[in-house]
Amino acid sequence: MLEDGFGREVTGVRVSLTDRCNFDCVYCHNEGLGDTRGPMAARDHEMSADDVVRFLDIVEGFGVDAVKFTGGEPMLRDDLEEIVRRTPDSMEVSLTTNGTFLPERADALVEAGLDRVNVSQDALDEEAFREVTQSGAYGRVIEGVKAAVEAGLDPVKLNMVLFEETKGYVPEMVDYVAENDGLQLQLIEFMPELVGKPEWAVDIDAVHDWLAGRADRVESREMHDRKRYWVDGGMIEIVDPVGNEEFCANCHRVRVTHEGYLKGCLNRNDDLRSMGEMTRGEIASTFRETVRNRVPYYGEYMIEDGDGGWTVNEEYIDAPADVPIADD
Ligand SMILES: Nc1nc2c(ncn2[C@@H]2O[C@H](COP(=O)(O)OP(=O)(O)OP(=O)(O)O)[C@@H](O)[C@H]2O)c(=O)[nH]1
Ligand SMILES: C[S@@+](CC[C@H](N)C(=O)[O-])C[C@H]1O[C@@H](n2cnc3c(N)ncnc32)[C@H](O)[C@@H]1O
Ligand code: SF4
Ligand code: SF4
Repeated sequence: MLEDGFGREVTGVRVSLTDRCNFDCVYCHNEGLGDTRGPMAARDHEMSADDVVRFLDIVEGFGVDAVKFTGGEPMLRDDLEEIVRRTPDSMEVSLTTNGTFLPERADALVEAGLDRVNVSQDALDEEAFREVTQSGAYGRVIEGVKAAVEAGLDPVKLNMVLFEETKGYVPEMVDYVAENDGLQLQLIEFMPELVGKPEWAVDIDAVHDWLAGRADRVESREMHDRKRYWVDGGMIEIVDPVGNEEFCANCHRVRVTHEGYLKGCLNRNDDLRSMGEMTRGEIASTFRETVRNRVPYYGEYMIEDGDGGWTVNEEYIDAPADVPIADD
């Protein structure tokens, strides 16, 4: 197992398979890579299935035991089933998707070896859903979640981004997962770092307090020190990275962009390392280097400025980049 300079072991990788998407959610950070809009056709610069599988084989050798496929919308990749099938057996394979393509493909993904799925669902109302995702596919998403549960992927986690526009829907979403078997809820604090709009932020502590008041049981997950609240039999997990040093101190995943760049932190694009035309040995050393250079974002890369805000630690300003930054 590789460990970074802050004692954080890297146990998982998060692979973005494309930056394309059939939605245009108003809050989207696209895993740190910019706009998702544009042509839906597959693009040449996306990592091939062979490249993805080769990378996974290599990091399996470093003890990485979990992979998350994400995007953009990873289900726009026609070869997703092939990638899942060829993922090393020792790894837990999970997927984060907007759910629209699950009705036809949930069974095939399970057959290929998918273990878990998270589906983005920000509201239980078609109109509200349209506002947030700029898409009329609400019915497809509901069908997709159902297909995933029926295919044996339960519990399916519903990902809901918590910001001004969605905060009013939290109580009904909590009741929804409590009342429906096979569903869990993940409330993701809106992250303004890559998309601006700090005014959309909600008071996440107030949400913790509200859930704590209703919960029969509260647990802490090792990853990110995330809290899980059990309310009337339903599980609600909070993902609250913004300004949270504990969250970053417990971050165990390296990311890979759709173009095959290694990336140590979601919020940074100044530490990208290309795996381009590399040999297996070169990829292994680049992975080691990415891990060695990982830095907790909050608390180290960003430090408190004394006024309740965060500022870049001078140590990292104009630090020489050893590789060119991907242009997309
Ligand atoms: N800043 C930051 N945000 C994260 C991180 N991990 C997850 N998130 C946020 O949470 C969103 C949803 O995460 P998912 O891809 O569904 O998966 P997850 O919750 O990280 O993982 P599982 O609970 O194991 O399925 C991500 O797209 C990010 O917005 C992280 O390491 N750092
Ligand atoms: C970038 S999407 C990629 C996978 C897939 N397209 C989906 O929507 O599930 C991954 C997750 O990031 C979340 N997300 C996107 N932008 C965000 C932001 N600014 N703050 C918090 N979460 C965000 C989405 O809600 C989604 O659950
Ligand atoms: S579905 Fe996912 S990738 Fe697409 S715009 Fe929404 S959050 Fe972004
Ligand atoms: S260091 Fe913090 S912000 Fe960066 S990926 Fe890890 S948890 Fe997210």
